[in-house]
Amino acid sequence: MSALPESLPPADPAALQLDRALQLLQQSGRDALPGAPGSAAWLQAVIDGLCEISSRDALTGLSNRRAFEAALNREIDRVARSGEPALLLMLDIDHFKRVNDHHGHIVGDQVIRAVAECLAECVRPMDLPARIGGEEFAVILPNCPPAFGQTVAERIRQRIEQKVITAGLSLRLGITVSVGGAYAPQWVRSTPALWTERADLQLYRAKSEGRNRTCLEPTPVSNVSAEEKGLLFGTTMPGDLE
Ligand SMILES: Nc1nc2c(ncn2[C@@H]2O[C@H](COP(=O)(O)OP(=O)(O)OP(=O)(O)O)[C@@H](O)[C@H]2O)c(=O)[nH]1
Repeated sequence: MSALPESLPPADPAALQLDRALQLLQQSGRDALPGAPGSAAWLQAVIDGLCEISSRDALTGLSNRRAFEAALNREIDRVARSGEPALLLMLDIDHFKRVNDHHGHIVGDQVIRAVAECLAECVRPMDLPARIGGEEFAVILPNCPPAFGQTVAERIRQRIEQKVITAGLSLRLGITVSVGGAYAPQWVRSTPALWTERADLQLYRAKSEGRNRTCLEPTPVSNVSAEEKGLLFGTTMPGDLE
């Protein structure tokens, strides 16, 4: 990230309305700011801290939907330029409503956090796991060879299936997830909507075939839609598809 210009005069922190920003940083444990209040380094740290907060899911610490969508856009650009295979996985906790109904929302939240931990443990540093809805997660896996996709999706599903979640004094819970996945079409500029729709279709298939399973779309190229061909040959504008 580029630093503030050297010539910028120090700001008077009293003249800036930073109370709420500083309070948010403090609440999220990011209040050890470098430099003197008002200095460029200090202001940059405030901005960086706020950017970090706005891209994280507060319950799990994973990337949130906003950060996920930005990463999806970047990945689509990369795949269109490099032709590298990239996989998008969508995950949904099975029968999660029952967990909330039987054990309450606090236990439900613990389950969501446990799933997030499993996800983070199963993927490479270059992958982006995100919580994109209540009990819905997604993972963007750049440069993921087709032969590896099913393996990584199954690894995640099994890790979650094997996890014993403890809550309170004696509650021990097991849960499962359904996983759907789709590759971005290579050498074609797709859209986030089309890519997520494909992965979502596979997730829907995993749910309807009995849950606790992974369904991946058969690998790319032949799956390029009419809209994506339109984007490739310049007959469709990306905005038309949103
Ligand atoms: N504890 C907790 N519950 C949440 C949160 N966000 C959404 N939920 C709950 O998640 C549940 C989702 O239930 P459904 O969409 O019916 O899905 P499901 O029971 O998981 O069933 P299937 O997806 O069909 O297997 C609802 O009861 C929501 O209230 C959250 O942040 N914390």
